[in-house]
Parts: sequence; C-alpha cells; structure tokens
Amino acid sequence: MKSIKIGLLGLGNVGYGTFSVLQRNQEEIKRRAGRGIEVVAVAVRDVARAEALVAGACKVVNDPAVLVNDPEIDIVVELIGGYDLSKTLVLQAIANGKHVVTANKALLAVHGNEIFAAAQEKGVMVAFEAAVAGGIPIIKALREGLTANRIEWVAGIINGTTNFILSEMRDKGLDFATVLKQAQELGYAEADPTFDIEGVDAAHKATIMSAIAFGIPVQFDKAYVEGISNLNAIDIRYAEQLGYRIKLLGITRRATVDGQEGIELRVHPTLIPAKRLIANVEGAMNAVLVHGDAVGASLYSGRGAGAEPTASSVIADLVDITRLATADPEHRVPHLAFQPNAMANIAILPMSEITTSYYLRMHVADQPGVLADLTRILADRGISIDAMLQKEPAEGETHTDIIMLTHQTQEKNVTAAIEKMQSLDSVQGVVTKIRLENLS
Ligand SMILES: NC(=O)C1=CN([C@@H]2O[C@H](COP(=O)(O)OP(=O)(O)OC[C@H]3O[C@@H](n4cnc5c(N)ncnc54)[C@H](O)[C@@H]3O)[C@@H](O)[C@H]2O)C=CC1
Ligand SMILES: N[C@@H](CC=O)C(=O)O
Repeated sequence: MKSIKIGLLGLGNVGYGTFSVLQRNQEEIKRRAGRGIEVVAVAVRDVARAEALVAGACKVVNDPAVLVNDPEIDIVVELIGGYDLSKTLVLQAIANGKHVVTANKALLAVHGNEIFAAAQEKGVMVAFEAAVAGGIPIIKALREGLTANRIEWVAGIINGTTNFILSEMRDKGLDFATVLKQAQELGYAEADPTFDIEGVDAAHKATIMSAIAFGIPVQFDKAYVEGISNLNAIDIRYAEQLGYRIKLLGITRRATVDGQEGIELRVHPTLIPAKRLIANVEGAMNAVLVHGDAVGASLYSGRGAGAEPTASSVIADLVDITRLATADPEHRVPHLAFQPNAMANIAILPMSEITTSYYLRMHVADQPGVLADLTRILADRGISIDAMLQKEPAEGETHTDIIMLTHQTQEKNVTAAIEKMQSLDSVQGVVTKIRLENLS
C-alpha cells in the first residue's frame, strides 16, 4: 500500500523531533500502521537551516499555506504554535479534507470548539495527543481507556518547565532566571515562557482535559490561572516541614454547589502530601492523576516536554489516523471523547465557589492573644484548622511567622477570613494563601 503523505508545519524542537523519530523508527512504525508514514514537505521560517536538517529527504518551503493546499498531502502536522496563523492553517487544511495532527494546546484550548466542529462537518480527524503532557498518552487514556467511568476529577503536573524550575531551585538552590534559561535551552519552554511561568500553558492543557473528562466544550476563558512567579522560597521550606511539596497543578473536578452541578477548572501552586507519588515527580516529568468512579485513582507519568517525548505522541496520532483513515467517520473516537450531540452544558465554577484546603502564612507580632484572634476569625467563618506551625522570632525581631493548614472549605470563606486577619494591627503585611489538595 502506498505510504501516507505528511506535510510538517514547523521544524523546531517538536517538528525536528518528529521528523527524526519517523526516520529512525520508520520500519517499526510501518509494521504498526500498515503503511509507511512519509514526510514529503516541511514549512519553516528558516529554510536554509531546515534544508541542512532534512538533508534532501523532503521538500522545504517557507510558506505553510503551500503544504496545506498541496493535494499530495494527506495529513497536516501543525507544530508552529500560536493562535492566529495556526488556526487559519488548521481550518484551511480541514476545509481541504486533510486530517490534522497538532501539539498546539493554546490553539485547541481557545479555538477547539470551532476546529472540532469544522472537522466533524468535513469528516476528518484532528488529533492532539501531544498537546497535553508531552509524551504521556493521557488523551488516549481519558478518551478510550477510561471510557467506562464517570470521571470525578483530574489533577496533574502538566507543565514541564515550571516543574523543572521548582525541582532545580529546591534541590540545587539555583535561582529562578538560571533554571528558566536551562529549560529554554533544553527545548521545554514555550516561545513565550511567561505562558509556562504564569500557568497559562498548564491552563490550556487543563482546559482540554476538562472537556474530555466531562464532555463539555473547551472553555479556557473560564479557567482560573495562577503561576509560580509569586511563589516564595520560604513557603516551599515551611511546606516541607509540614510534610508537603508545592507543585503547579492543573485541576478539574465535578462539584455540587447549592444543589447545582458545576466544574472546577483551575491552575495554581498547590501543596500536596510529600508521600504521594505525584509529589515526587521531578524535573520536566509530568504526571496526571485521574479519579474515575469505577477504576478509582490511576496515575500516568512520563516526560512532559522536549523534542522526542512530544514527537512520540505526535507519531502515535499519525499511526492512529493512518489506521482509521479509511474507516467511516462515525466509527472513529469523537474528538472530545463524547458524541458531539451529547455534550453537556455544565458551568465552570467561579473561584469563590471552589472547595479545597489551604496553607496560610501570617507574619504576626509575637504577643499574647494573637493566635486566639486568628483562630477565632477562622472559626467564625466555619473554617477548621488541621495543622499549625509557629516559628520562634529571629534574634532581635518582634514579629514571627505562623502557618496554618485548614480543612476543606469554600474559597470565599478563606478570602473573607484573610481580609479580616489583614485588618488586625498584630498582622504585618499580606497573608500568604496557597491551596492544598490531598489527592486521595
Ligand atoms: N517544546 C515542547 O516540549 C512542546 C511543545 N509543544 C507545542 O508544539 C508546538 C511547537 O513547539 P516547539 O517545537 O517547541 O516550537 P519551536 O519554536 O521550536 O518551533 C516552531 C517552528 O515553527 C516554524 N514557524 C513558526 N512560524 C512560522 C511561520 N510563520 N511560517 C513557517 N514556519 C514557522 C519555525 O520556523 C520553527 O521551525 C507549540 O504549539 C508548542 O506549544 C507541545 C508539547 C511539548
Ligand atoms: N512548555 C511546555 C511544553 C510542553 O507542553 C512545558 O514546559 O510543559
């Protein structure tokens, strides 16, 4: 059977990783796919550099639209990134009846509903395993492996760059800027690394997982996004003393508030018990914990960023499409796991309505009655304390840190308690709040 023809848009970290692995493992891949998978052309900004990389194995062009409109190409692989050009190219490829593979989580989290609708209409596939958690087949697991379950929640370390930064800072005492530069050199970071650091990339991925887990449209605009740039080294140390690690987690969960079903969708630094497997996932590794009603908890971990781990997922999609290309569209797995006419309209909850536990750090005057005032403020709002750490004031200091871990409560209660605490004369500066998940 003649090989399936690929047009590769982008030959950067992931693009070149995909090209290399396809070449290196071509026989193994062909045995699985049933036909060869051949890159016939790549589109890049720097043609000379790409020509040196592909060494005559395929055509190199500067204009990606040429590939999207090339009748010889069966599958367009979008590895350029960004929202605008990539959206135009993907929609044009679909309109031309081509299948699409993309690693672009930003594109799908923001424009996924339109793209999947267009693909459904045209009867083509848009595959995106590489868009979430790099080399971990989490899309496959959620869409197919766990299909019997009513999924309750998904929580994951889904950004390799920030996990690498947090691990290196903690283990090697390196500063933020040095570690970020390393992550960029290793090909982990986004073109704009603020997407990594400020939690946007993780929120793109959490948005996609939320859609697949619960059968709802992608709704990135409703996600709560908080990165690691305001995380203080002292909180990482105090968390360790209390038996926790701090990770940037993407969380999406079913919840019921006042009898109404809702979905939590949030990314923020999170304390996790140090004894949990996921708390020990370090460096650019990712891990996703899924809780289904039948299976219970299952954990998926592996390399979440970098050229070849991501290429592994891109190629898995290419093999899937190659196998399914001749199947009737209704025999394929729906893009968002649920049939398009069975999608649910469950609201994403505002942060004030989410329920979790909290780490609170107060810098307070070392005087009688302060602790009583703080605990009363919490009790008045129905918040109970799970653990506490009180530090000795440093030599010559009049103030010291008190750290409290709360039991679960709604975010609005904690916000109100913090506002009251900060109005006390004995509390200096702002109260630090970090959310805590037991993940059990
Ligand atoms: N780097 C990683 O570890 C991962 C990246 N991704 C996603 O994969 C995609 C690609 O990421 P990287 O390979 O890291 O990016 P990159 O910056 O290394 O590569 C981008 C490629 O696109 C080409 N390109 C950009 N604009 C173009 C234009 N207007 N015309 C022609 N070519 C153009 C560039 O020449 C380059 O070859 C992004 O959507 C990213 O979010 C997903 C998972 C992991
Ligand atoms: N920048 C991303 C790349 C993979 O998605 C990350 O660091 O995880």
